[in-house]
Amino acid sequence: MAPGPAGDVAVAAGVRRVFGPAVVLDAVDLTIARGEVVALLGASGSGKSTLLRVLAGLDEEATGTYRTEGATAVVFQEHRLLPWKRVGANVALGVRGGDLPARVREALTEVGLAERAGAWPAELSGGQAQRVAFARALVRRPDLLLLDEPFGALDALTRLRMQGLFGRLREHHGFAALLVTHDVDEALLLADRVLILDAGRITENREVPLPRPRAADAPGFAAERRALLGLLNVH
Ligand SMILES: Nc1ncnc2c1ncn2[C@@H]1O[C@H](COP(=O)(O)OP(=O)(O)OP(=O)(O)O)[C@@H](O)[C@H]1O
Repeated sequence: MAPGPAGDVAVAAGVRRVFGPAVVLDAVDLTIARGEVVALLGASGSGKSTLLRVLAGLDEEATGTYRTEGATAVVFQEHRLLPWKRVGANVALGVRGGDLPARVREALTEVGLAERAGAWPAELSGGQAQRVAFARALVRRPDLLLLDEPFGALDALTRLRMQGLFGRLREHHGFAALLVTHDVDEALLLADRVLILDAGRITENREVPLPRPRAADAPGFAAERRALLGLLNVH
């Protein structure tokens, strides 16, 4: 595919993915600009994870055109740490380059786990393990983070803390992100723009008009939540 306008870190056009007779992605078009956080909402089974996997290069059966620019990293709902490797080794996995130990330390420090590099994954809480998953993404210095419900398995308090951490990391690093989520509030707290996937297409593309820092009790938030729920047919 020809390079898109400078500044886009992901571009997809006419992406189609079928599983047997089921057309999960029909014709998906999207762009993500450098530094932009885009939330992807849609009913269960609408194909959000499928689209994320296509963009991550994990699905070779999709047709259409799509590309990402620069370094990408993926964080899933489950931490996917290797249980037989210590935390530091998990963060370093698959990464090469100068001064990797220092980069691993830095990434673990950024997620508040500098002291746990020598721990085993089984010794961590769910929230800590997910922080390590973010450190493993950060150490790649991503231009684009692909996030598939990364806070979905966490308890409500831990989820709020992790959303705050994500906001700070994003401010510091300026990465772009595609955030697959079920949670309308999460989309409104974190994203610059919200996409809705329905019947295999992006049916809504909506800027989030709320100033930062965002809070669920800020003026305008409730109205925006209602609007999004309406678009998702939740009344
Ligand atoms: N490997 C596969 N083989 C067959 N069908 C699949 C496969 N992967 C996904 N599907 C189907 O594609 C559809 C979309 O799945 P996907 O996981 O992308 O949806 P989703 O929007 O992420 O759902 P959820 O919000 O519940 O996680 C579903 O009907 C699912 O059964």
